[in-house]
Amino acid sequence: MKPALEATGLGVRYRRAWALRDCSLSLPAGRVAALVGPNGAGKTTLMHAAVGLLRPALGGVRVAGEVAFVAQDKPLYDGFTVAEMLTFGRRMNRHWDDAAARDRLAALGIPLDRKAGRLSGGQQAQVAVTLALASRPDLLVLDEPLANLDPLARHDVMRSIMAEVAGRELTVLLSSHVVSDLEETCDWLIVLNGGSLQVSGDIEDLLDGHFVLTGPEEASTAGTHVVTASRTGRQVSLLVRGALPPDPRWQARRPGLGELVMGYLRSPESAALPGLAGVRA
Ligand SMILES: Nc1ncnc2c1ncn2[C@@H]1O[C@H](COP(=O)(O)OP(=O)(O)OP(=O)(O)O)[C@@H](O)[C@H]1O
Repeated sequence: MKPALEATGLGVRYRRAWALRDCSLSLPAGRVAALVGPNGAGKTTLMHAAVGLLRPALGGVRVAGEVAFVAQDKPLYDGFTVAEMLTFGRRMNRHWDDAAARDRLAALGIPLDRKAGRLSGGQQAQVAVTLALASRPDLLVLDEPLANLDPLARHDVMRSIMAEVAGRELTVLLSSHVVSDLEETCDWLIVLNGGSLQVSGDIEDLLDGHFVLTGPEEASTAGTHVVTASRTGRQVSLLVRGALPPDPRWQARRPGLGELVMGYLRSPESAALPGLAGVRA
């Protein structure tokens, strides 16, 4: 099947500074991909390149089908009512699903005659996601859609996105700083750090392919790739990729998603990418 999004040697720079370097990744259709990384990692830049808002200096990024994008800041027009934005959407989009959008807004209790600028931050995020879904995209790109939401609303937004993914062929790429928000819903992970791609892959495969090892610092790590290490006294805790080292002094367990992400972010020179056969440590 054709990937929903494919970047090849993508490089983006703002004036002389590179915001994204040599980024190659392929996101299969039907996935819900979490795009994570520290401030300034290049997440928004990757999304902008994917939706055609900026032109790469090197390489390229291709998207299969229609794309809807919800920007990080002010995704709505403050002076427009929700109903006016629905009308605008209907006129601008060939596949507009007005009934679904109205049902969703009614279920959320968002009044159609309210101006966007008078909605709460959470309601604005919900309206933006609703409008994006109503255009019936093949790829939905959301730049920190959960940033202004309370925990219940974060859960609701993620759940409604999942319902859309289950109902039809939709691929989602969403950025967030809160990995725990993504654990239940995302099945693909992309980690960017300092403008470089560190990780891209199926979350279950990634978690199956890594271990957290705890043991004495003199225990041998032969035969495995250490992603990152931390020390408490004479004990070390390692995130490793690949086979378990044979030294019996290690206690091993599967990492959580947060531990995997933190392990790579702490160690920007490590990468787990397809094509490297998972062997660059
Ligand atoms: N319009 C711009 N002009 C100049 N530099 C920019 C511009 N936009 C982004 N940058 C720089 O490019 C790099 C990547 O920024 P980007 O916004 O893509 O990161 P991000 O991962 O989305 O960060 P955040 O989590 O803070 O939103 C940063 O160093 C940033 O300062």
